Amino acid sequence: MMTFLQLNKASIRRGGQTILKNISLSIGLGEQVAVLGPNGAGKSTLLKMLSGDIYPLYRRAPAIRLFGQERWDLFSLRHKLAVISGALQEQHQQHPDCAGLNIILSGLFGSIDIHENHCVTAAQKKAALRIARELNLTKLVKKTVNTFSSGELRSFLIGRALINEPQVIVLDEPTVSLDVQARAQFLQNIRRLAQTGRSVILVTHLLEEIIPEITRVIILKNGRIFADGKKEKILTGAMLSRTFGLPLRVEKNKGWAALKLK
Ligand SMILES: Nc1ncnc2c1ncn2[C@@H]1O[C@H](COP(=O)(O)OP(=O)(O)OP(=O)(O)O)[C@@H](O)[C@H]1O
Repeated sequence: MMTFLQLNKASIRRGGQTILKNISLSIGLGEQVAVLGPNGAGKSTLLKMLSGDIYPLYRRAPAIRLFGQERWDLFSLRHKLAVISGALQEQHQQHPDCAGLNIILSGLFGSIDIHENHCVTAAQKKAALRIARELNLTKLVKKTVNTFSSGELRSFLIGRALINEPQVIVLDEPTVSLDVQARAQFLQNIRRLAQTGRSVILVTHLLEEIIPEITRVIILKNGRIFADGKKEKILTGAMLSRTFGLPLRVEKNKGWAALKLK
């Protein structure tokens, strides 16, 4: 299997603190992985490293390879790897007049909204409309950001990612603030992506977001890998009680899991 991410004793220091400590990890292309951990564990920092936004400390042997490469240019990386985060959603909320279809198309340019200098071809527009249809967004393509619910906007952000046909989609706590119905719809869309062979990497502290297609779970705690393995082995009451430091149990139902206080 080709690897998407290879970390070899990667460390990140910020503000005088070591936030990630000697992380070694390999994720194959096509693997579906959840990264779980308590607040402050280093999940967002790991995400920034695997999306190419921050580099680990220099070592003689490369500490990070993405798609087998030590160095990359962010623009071409964005076409292979899409990140959907709360920050991206907030950026869009500052552009209330941006139309749904333009959110999808803007992924081609790495911009927010489409501007005069962007040249969108008929084929690109057709592709964006097809993606909107697949995500059940056709009725909303002409509507603007200020009329969207959080769930609708987040689904458009998936569309924005898909226009580049990325091999890997990274999601950062994607269903926070979504209501039950919006969450179900969003997770359904993510499941469909996972079923088409793309890698879905989900960073979260909510077990309820872990779609059945995810087969591997990595637990981060205090900047280190606390556990890494098959989902069935990792998502147990004993393991998660040790992770979060209180007595917990896991309820499993048809491939989904929920965390409960004991
Ligand atoms: N730029 C920075 N400068 C200094 N410290 C930082 C910086 N970014 C993060 N940290 C610290 O690093 C630790 C890990 O932060 P990170 O945001 O990666 O955790 P997280 O697991 O994503 O947490 P959460 O679940 O709360 O989002 C925290 O203690 C945080 O305060």
